[in-house]
Amino acid sequence: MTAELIDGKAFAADLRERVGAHAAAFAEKAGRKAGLAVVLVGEDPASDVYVRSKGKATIAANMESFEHRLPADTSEADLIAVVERLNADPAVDGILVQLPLPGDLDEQAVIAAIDPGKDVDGFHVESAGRLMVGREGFVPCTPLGCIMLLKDRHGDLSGMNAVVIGRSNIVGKPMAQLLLDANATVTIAHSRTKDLPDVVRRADIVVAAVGRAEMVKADWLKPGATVIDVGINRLAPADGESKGRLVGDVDFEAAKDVAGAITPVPGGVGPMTIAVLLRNTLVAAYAHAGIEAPEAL
Ligand SMILES: Nc1nc(=O)c2c([nH]1)NC[C@@H]1CN(c3ccc(C(=O)N[C@@H](CCC(=O)O)C(=O)O)cc3)C=[N+]21
Repeated sequence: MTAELIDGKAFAADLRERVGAHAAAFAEKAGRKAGLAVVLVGEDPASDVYVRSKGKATIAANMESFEHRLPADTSEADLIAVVERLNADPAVDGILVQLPLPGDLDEQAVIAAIDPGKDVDGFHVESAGRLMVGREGFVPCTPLGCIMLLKDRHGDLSGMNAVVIGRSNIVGKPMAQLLLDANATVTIAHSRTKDLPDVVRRADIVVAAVGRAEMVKADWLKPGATVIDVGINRLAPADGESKGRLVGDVDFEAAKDVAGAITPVPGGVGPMTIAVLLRNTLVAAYAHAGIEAPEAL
């Protein structure tokens, strides 16, 4: 292994600690805790694990956690009614509707119902538009966590060649915008990109967010590149395993001998997502209370 490991788990623990201290100060000043509401529709086991760990992290960071579990056959109107109640609830600063939604619930319609001032996921079109035009607003947690890791490692990203693989609204597109805002030269690659290995080979920074296990190979990487692996893929169980291993979108075992720095899976980007969610929630709380948020947030 020649690459430095980017310890997202440790960085996230640090961020949660800082947010927790500021959240305690917020509660003192505002006379109430910051609150995050999570809405989970249906009973996907992976979503359940995620929602639970987020609830624990919220409480550990001195904030209030509200969980709303709704049956898988909830109608769009009923789900939107829940969101509207949360919009009107002064104890709730942030609202997260866990995606994907089951059945044929229209995700965009549900997200559109969230008050943009409580859109701590940054998924509302208002938040996306603000990011695009450089106005203050909520930035999706995963790409914001990634840019924090990159700035921590490199300081200035000016002029670096960044390749984002994947063009989702949740990761790829906002990631590219954040890299552009940091003055990187940005390429967005995707399933129709020609000669993807050659495109990736030019990158000083590679962000892999395609959702395909170990797709990015070591010989695609420029030696010394910084690799941010957003993928969380569960492999089929090998012999003797009850659960398959979690792997990223990058072939980590081989890539670690070529990259200059790389995030592991697990323990890389995933924990950053939750830490940034708490950070966004506290920023929302300060805004709702009309108190200026500390610079360090
Ligand atoms: N509205 C909405 N917002 C989300 O942010 C959102 C969502 N829906 N739906 C599901 C995905 C997934 N997600 C993860 C966050 C943290 C880890 C995480 O911390 N993973 C750990 C360990 C995972 C494990 O061991 O199973 C790691 O990568 O080290 C994983 C996944 C947020 N999501």
